[in-house]
Amino acid sequence: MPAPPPAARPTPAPSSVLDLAPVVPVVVLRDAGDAVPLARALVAGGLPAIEVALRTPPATAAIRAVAEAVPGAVVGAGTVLTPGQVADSVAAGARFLVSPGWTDVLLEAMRVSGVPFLPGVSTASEVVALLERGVREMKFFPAHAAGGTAYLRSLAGPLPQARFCPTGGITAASAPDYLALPNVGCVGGSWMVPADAVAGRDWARVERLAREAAGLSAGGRCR
Ligand SMILES: O=C(O)C(=O)C[C@H](O)[C@H](O)COP(=O)(O)O
Repeated sequence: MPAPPPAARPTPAPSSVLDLAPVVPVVVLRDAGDAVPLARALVAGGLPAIEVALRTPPATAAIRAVAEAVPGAVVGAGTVLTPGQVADSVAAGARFLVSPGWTDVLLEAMRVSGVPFLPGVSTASEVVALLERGVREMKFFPAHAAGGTAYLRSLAGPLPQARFCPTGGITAASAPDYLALPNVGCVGGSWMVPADAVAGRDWARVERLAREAAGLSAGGRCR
């Protein structure tokens, strides 16, 4: 009798958001029913780490649906602003947390959540304040508006111990420039999940855009 297939193993818990995948799609969902087909399209295109922004009512249900039904995905919560959202997201199955900014209250909630997290910064002082609190990995938001690659390159001089996931205004054209920086671990963005493609449930287009995005980092990026 042939041996039974090995039991499906869950993807191991990530220890760092920045090392999950070079490109993290930021997803805004209006219908929780779109979450699973959308996540499947992103995973099929080569983008397993998916940030669901807590900006719309179905976000937490969407996180739960993806966590339960898409084993290849590592789903996280974005736009996390309160300790309550931290708790709800992790209970729903979020494997990482991302915030556009931070306070000490939010940081403490993220710290005790047991999952990796990226608090958001956009100035050198905010970076220094996080380093002072023992946090070295952060989101740089809003990346393009706050100074883009030139700003991040400037931070790398005095603050080389900080590593970033720039997000906000990044495109398929600009992502490789961010990914080439020594202090960038990954980039986030919504360009591979355009609102009209999600509204039209055009998952083939999402998969194609995801595949292009996944390929952006394939050319000799050292991490
Ligand atoms: O809601 C949040 O907390 C955010 O994270 C904002 C996101 O970073 C952007 O929505 C993604 O940026 P775009 O690629 O410019 O769409």
